[in-house]
Amino acid sequence: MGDTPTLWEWAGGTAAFERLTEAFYARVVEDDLLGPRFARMDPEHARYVAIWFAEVFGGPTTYTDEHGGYPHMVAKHIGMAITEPQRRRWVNLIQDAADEAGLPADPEFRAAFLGYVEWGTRLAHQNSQPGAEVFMDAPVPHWGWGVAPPYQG
Ligand code: HEM
Repeated sequence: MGDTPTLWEWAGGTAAFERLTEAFYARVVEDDLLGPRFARMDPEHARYVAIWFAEVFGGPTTYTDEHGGYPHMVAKHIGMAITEPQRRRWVNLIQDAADEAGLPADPEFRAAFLGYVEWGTRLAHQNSQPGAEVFMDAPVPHWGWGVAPPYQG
């Protein structure tokens, strides 16, 4: 199992996550539920989220080294009061974007990818509620294949 690629490698590296977040935020800004939330987003936002994903999925630790790491990401969501329909739309649109960006479509990759997206969006939803007790001092999570490593023949 020593030669099992990371999810980052399997996806095609950071460039693949940059394609993903470009496609995702193009959809987000046009979306009725999410668009208003992102109306004033930083023009670099898609790139920041791409380097976040890259780090989560086993790529370079650039978000931690150069962009404030986990506390910076969590702080961005505090007080936002994300609703469940908004969270679910985020999940739906990132999957549409994964198709558009040509991320691997094999069952193992998509199961692991969606597992992280479910986990991450549910945490963002919880942490964004007014008065939420938010745990700030954590590392960027490292997501793996779980029970189903990639099928390599
Ligand atoms: C897996 C789930 C999620 C991930 C990985 C994620 C990732 C991030 C990251 C890394 C940032 C900070 C970007 C920076 O460094 O400047 C951020 C900001 C933000 N996130 Fe999330 N997020 C998630 C879920 C959500 C959800 C569900 C919503 C709302 C429906 C949301 C709304 C926002 C907004 C509005 C910002 C600030 C954008 C700006 O003004 O630049 N996020 N997110």
